[in-house]
Amino acid sequence: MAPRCLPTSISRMSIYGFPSRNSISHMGLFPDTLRNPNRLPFWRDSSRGFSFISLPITRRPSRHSFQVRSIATPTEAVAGFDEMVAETQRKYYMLGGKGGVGKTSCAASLAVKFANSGHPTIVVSTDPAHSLSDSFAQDLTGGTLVPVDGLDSPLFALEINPEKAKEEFRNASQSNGGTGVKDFMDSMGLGMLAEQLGELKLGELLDTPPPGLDEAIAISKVMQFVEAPEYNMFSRIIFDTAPTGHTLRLLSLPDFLDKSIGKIMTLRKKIASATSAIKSVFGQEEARQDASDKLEKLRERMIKVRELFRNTESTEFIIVTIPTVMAVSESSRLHASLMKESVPVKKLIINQVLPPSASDCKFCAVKRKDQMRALDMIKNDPELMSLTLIQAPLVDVEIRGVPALRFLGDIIWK
Ligand SMILES: Nc1ncnc2c1ncn2[C@@H]1O[C@H](COP(=O)(O)OP(=O)(O)OP(=O)(O)O)[C@@H](O)[C@H]1O
Repeated sequence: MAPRCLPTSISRMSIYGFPSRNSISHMGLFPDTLRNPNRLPFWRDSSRGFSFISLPITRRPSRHSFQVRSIATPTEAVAGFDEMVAETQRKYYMLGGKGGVGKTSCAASLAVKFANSGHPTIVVSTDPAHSLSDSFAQDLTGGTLVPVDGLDSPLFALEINPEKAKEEFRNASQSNGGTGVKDFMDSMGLGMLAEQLGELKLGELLDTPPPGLDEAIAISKVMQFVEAPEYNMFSRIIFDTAPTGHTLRLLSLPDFLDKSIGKIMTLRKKIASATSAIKSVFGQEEARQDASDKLEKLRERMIKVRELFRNTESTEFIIVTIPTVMAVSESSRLHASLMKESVPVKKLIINQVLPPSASDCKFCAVKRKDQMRALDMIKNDPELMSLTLIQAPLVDVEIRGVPALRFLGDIIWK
């Protein structure tokens, strides 16, 4: 039923992958007759589930070649991939947007495309609900860099656990077995000032870290290790970020932390000299100094994250959306917030666009009309109209595995 209902142009689209040299051993050829007997066989990676797939084609291909009859991509503007690839300096790309619009698929497809174009690349997920493993059809959990199979050029992926990062922060705030900021303030001889500083909400900040902090810490951790000499070779770092709300909080966080921790540090420095003699008598000074050093470090790391986001030379934030009123409205708000934070944004990917239907499917026609209205909305939205609008079609199979990501990448990143 499903294929008949889909627009012709989509059902003629081909996604066909061939296994790379190093993964061929466990590949097999399976007929795709379960879904549509007219379709071509697809590769299946028996160790990891489906790897990828094809839709109808004009002639039956040989095992190592195929011909696509038509790929109807409603792309209106091109991403300028040649420019993206030409830059030899290291570049960071952040992909963000509303939940479920295709951020991971777009980030992973960009990573594959960069790697295939000769850029050793790292793709990182800082979204607490990771889906990079699902997208690559490969287990990438474990918090370390994992080489992505099925590519000839180096592509590494990392799902960083923001919960762990948050734990680290909690430990920093509660070192010396204290109960967070209260002890910390007391230890600094600032107990009497704690109330006056109430408006800074430091207790909440340290004992219940604000949303976005986990992701900010995760990003700063990635920055730390990619700056190490052994990672110099990676010229493209792609972040698959958490949905909009998190990103916005993350962006306002460095300022907030900077202000809050900065004030504490200034006060601490003023009073530390007066209290240190007394504290050292009780043997507490060293541990508390350690706690304050950690906070100072955290503050520095947050400032680095903010700088990375705002660096027009090295960074680009790409918004991903789908053509629905809700997603477009959210993208518009996201863009406004990014502008306010001076984050460079040039491109908007409009994902899952239905091409015109050649069938008489009413559902498809109504859905497409709806999408066209949302596209109009984008073109008239003062926040979004100036961006390069890149359309990507809705395909009738899940974007999963390197060949599928390569296929999607070739559509989006031109
Ligand atoms: N152009 C497309 N055509 C068909 N399916 C797509 C397309 N883009 C993404 N998908 C599918 O939509 C689902 C969600 O995509 P993805 O995980 O990339 O979104 P996300 O924005 O990262 O989600 P989350 O916010 O939950 O992390 C996946 O099943 C993916 O395969």
